[in-house]
Amino acid sequence: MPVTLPLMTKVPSDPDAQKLLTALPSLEARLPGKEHAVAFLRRFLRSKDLHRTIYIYRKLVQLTTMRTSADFAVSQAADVFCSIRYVTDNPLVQELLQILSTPHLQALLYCYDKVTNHDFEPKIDPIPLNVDEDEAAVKIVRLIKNNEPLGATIAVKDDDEGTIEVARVLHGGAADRSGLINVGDEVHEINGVCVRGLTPDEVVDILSRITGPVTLKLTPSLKTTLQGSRECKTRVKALFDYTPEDDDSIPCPEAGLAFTRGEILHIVSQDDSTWWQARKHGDTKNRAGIIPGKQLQERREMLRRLAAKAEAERSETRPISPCHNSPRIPRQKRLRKTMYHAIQNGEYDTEAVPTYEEVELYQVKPYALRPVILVGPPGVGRNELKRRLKASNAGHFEEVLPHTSRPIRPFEIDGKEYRFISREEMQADIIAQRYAEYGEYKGNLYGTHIDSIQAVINSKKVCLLTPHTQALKLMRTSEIKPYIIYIRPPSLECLQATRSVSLARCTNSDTEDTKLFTTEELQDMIDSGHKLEERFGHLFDYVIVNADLTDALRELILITNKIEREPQWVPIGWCQ
Ligand SMILES: Nc1ncnc2c1ncn2[C@@H]1O[C@H](COP(=O)(O)OP(=O)(O)OP(=O)(O)O)[C@@H](O)[C@H]1O
Repeated sequence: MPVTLPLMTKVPSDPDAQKLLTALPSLEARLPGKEHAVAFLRRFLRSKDLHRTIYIYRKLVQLTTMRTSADFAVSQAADVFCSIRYVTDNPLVQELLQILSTPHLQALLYCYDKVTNHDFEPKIDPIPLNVDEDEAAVKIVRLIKNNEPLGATIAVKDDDEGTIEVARVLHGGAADRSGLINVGDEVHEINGVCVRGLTPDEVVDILSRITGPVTLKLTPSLKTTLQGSRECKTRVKALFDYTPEDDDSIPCPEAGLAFTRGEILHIVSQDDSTWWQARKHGDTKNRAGIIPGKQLQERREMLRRLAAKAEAERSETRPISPCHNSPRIPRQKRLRKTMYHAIQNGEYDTEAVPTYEEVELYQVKPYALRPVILVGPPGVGRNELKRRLKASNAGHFEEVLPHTSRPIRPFEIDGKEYRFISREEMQADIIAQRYAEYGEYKGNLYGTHIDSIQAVINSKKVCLLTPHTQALKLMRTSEIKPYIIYIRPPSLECLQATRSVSLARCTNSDTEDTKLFTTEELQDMIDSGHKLEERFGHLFDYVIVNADLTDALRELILITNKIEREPQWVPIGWCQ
């Protein structure tokens, strides 16, 4: 219901409408026969409604265009309040009075006045115009600095004058967001202080002590830099752990990004090949951090390996090969359980240094489920977990039928326990790299054919594999797309406790009999696990510690369920 306030009892005639009225007789003389139209115009120009409308319009224009006084909104609200406070018989007026009295509305109007009058801290002085005429083109950049770092690193330029230049601008940082600071810009002054000849540490010190407005006098870089607008879209999986604080060569540890192996990083800049910029996947923080570039990391890791090798050669009293499982368990003894070892095939490229692996997001395909590979040191429980996982969902998981060149025995059926083929046929496919792993036992070849893995995938079942770790490299292809789970042994105390309760049998024996694990064998399992992780850890998608068997199985069921439902990061090229 409209409220009539006692504010507009008499509306003054509008002067412009009056002028039109006085001009009407001359118009009438020039338009013979249009008396009715002119009479209508006269009535219209005299009507109170027109004058009121023009009056309101003029007031509104005045309100929106007038320069506001310091407390314009606040005082206007106070005026309105005073004008209507005695109108007690109208509930709407009462409501308006109540609204105008609320602290929130008053605070809002107060803020409105402050903002429209530009009355806020810190005040930025106008940009000085007293720049030397012969000075190279400079840009004056004004930023308000809070506790957030500027998000740029600086370096001394390779000239004789000790010029400081911007070495990198961190993506998403304050400098980047301003869009005003670019790589290669020379820094001359910070808040009027000349920085030429200072060390980067001294400049950083000046900057870190400033809060509030920072004025930077810069010479713009001559290089066309698009850094602020370009963001490279590379996604990588980190294959090593990184802690910037432990890195002596990082240009600015505070700007570094710590990560652990397996984390997905979004590489946002590779402009500097030595130090990349990255963000962690899922990290909502704006600013990117510095990480070592691939080549730098490879060089450093190679140097570390050379140093380790030299150290090992010096202490030749303890010669342990990195892939040697245990000096106490002879290698042949293990043949009994696994039948063969994939040592010739899938040999790991010891020269490759794991740094970053480019990845892409793989969408689940229900018609081609990813095979699950369980790896770990001998005796850790891979086969036990595989058996239990299979039993947990009958018909959903399937193992691969191995091929062998062994002659078929009476009562054996081809395709039940093994696929029996000739030695020549098997050798030809081994040469053609169609075996994910193979080995020889008592003069016969045994192996896992890639076509057999493919057959399980095509049957829409989840293929379960427990290959030798050496075979991983050949199995980890876009053709098979395996999900690799490492089964890690728990602590020695936990192994002793859990394995003695279950009367766990050590199957690495050269006789048909199995026996209980000795403490020495359990310690070997842990040591062997460490070596596997050091050497192949970058290939693992997930790690399960097999302490309590029920817990480990529950975790295995959860993760195998998850990979059938949720997208996963896979090496680039696997999604085609
Ligand atoms: N979490 C556990 N707690 C107790 N016993 C376990 C656990 N996991 C496995 N075991 C037992 O340990 C023994 C070895 O397990 P399993 O045969 O599965 O090892 P593996 O990793 O397949 O190694 P290998 O290939 O040498 O046999 C088995 O007797 C198994 O029942």
